Amino acid sequence: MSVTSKDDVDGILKFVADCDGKFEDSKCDIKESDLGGLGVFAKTDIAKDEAILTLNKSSIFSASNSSISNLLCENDIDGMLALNIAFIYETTVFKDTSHWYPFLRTVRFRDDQGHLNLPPSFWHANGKQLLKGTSFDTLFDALTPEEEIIQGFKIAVDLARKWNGEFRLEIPKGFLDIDEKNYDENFNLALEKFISVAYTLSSRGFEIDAYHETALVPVADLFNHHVSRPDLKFVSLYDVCDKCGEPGMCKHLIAEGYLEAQQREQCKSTTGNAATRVIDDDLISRLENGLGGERSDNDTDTEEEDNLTQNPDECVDIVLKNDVRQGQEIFNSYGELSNVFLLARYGFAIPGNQYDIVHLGPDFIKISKKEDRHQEKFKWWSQVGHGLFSAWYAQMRQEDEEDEESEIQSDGSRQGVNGEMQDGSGEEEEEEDEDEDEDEDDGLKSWLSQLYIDVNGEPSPSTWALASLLTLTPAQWESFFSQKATPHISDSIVNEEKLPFLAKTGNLHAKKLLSKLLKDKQLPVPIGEHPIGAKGVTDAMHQSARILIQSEHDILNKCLKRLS
Ligand SMILES: C[S@@+](CC[C@H](N)C(=O)[O-])C[C@H]1O[C@@H](n2cnc3c(N)ncnc32)[C@H](O)[C@@H]1O
Repeated sequence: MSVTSKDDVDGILKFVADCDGKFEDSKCDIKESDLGGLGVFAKTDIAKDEAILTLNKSSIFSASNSSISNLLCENDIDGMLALNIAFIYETTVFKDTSHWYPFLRTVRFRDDQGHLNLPPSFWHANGKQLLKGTSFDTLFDALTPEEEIIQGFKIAVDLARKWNGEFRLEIPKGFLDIDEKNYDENFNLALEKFISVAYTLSSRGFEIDAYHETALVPVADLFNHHVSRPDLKFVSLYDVCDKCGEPGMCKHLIAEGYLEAQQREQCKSTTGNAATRVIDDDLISRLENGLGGERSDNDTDTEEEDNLTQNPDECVDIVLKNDVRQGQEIFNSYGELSNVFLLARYGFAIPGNQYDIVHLGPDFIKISKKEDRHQEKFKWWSQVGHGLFSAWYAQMRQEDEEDEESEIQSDGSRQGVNGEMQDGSGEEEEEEDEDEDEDEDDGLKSWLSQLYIDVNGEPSPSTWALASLLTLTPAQWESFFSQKATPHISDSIVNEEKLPFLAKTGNLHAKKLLSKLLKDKQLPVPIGEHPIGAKGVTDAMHQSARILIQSEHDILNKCLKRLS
């Protein structure tokens, strides 16, 4: 859980005002939310389309805006790693001398009891135990520590030492200064803190543009998430120069155009290799000098205008997309995310989350290991069947949708079709890969990942298909193929007209098999309201795990009802 203290609200608002930001505090209140920490509430009715927060991009905190931006850039550090390192330097080395400190000091990565805010992949083993066997564990493998963040920490420690050696830049105390005595212990403590900062920042960051990438945005990061009815949208022009952040023409684009024109000229006049040139400071300053006299008047005009009005392209806005009523909490959306993703990225879960599913991969694997008679069917399904069925199913769905569309059009009663975006989760992209082991691993994951029950308790198409396949009698199984190859079952040729059978959802035998599988499924028992008090397990861990597990139990129960 990453939450802000109410004692920090005035400081945050002062920071925004000092940056000439505009927050509609006559219409919005920042106060404690029932969801935990702070939230933003409507003081009056506010109409749709109103911008309740406008901030110049110069007042958000990104690695590119930070005091060490040049060092990060010189060392090719970008993305979340750059933001983490910049945050650590700003809050431990530069502190009061940093423009950002009054805002950054309000970002807390410990709870009231002093526990670090950690993702489940770095929870104490007792905490992880709470989520064992859930989709969090089996489908997403999200209890395994991510190697990338550990590598990121090592890079940060090395850079801190290098910068200290080269120009005496202080090493951030308690974060990147690892005492050689008790090295392992100190390394682990500092690593945990680094991970906590990374997790906290990623739960509060906004994708700004090609220059700033992910950044912290004061006040914007106080809106809580609503799974189905968010009230606002975050507006920021993404397409800017990735070297300086300018939204329109800038010296880098001019230099790029100049180089391209030069290269075209060279290609015309020579057939040999044209020397490749890069956009460096030297080229830019020569171009600027060349343009100097012409541009200076315009520049002065623009600067004067800038002082009077903010260029909207240089600002981020929070704009309401619904009318909101006095007293209601104003919600953002962090995305259409299941509890697994919410917990892994933001540290909370939502009861009855409409994007939740229950994964059945390990349960089918159990059957395959237990019952020899299914071996051949599993082999065929994992190697060939799943791919064949998925392609056929997708094609069939597309044809159905096209038929529906043409019916609607000829009927004329509705314009267009449902414009919902596919998230692609039903289709697996096939990547060419040299490494066969990796291919096999991906294949295994992809057929297993399609075995789930959705939030309404409906088994996925692949789940029905595999359950139906496993319940075919030996004679039906033989007749499934026009040519069956033994022992290399994957070389067999399928009777294509049999595929629709696998898409049927009411097959009695399949229903029986699924019911048994669900009853045998060993999800953790939902945890009661009271914390168990095991070592390393915080109340927040309990609460998140309880919601996530309860949601999976509810889905299983819905499915069992459907099947009975
Ligand atoms: C961007 S912050 C939102 C403001 C936060 N409440 C605060 O006090 O700073 C994201 C954090 O707020 C909390 N949060 C947001 N939406 C939530 C929700 N629907 N239920 C529970 N916690 C939520 C989580 O701790 C999450 O990591």
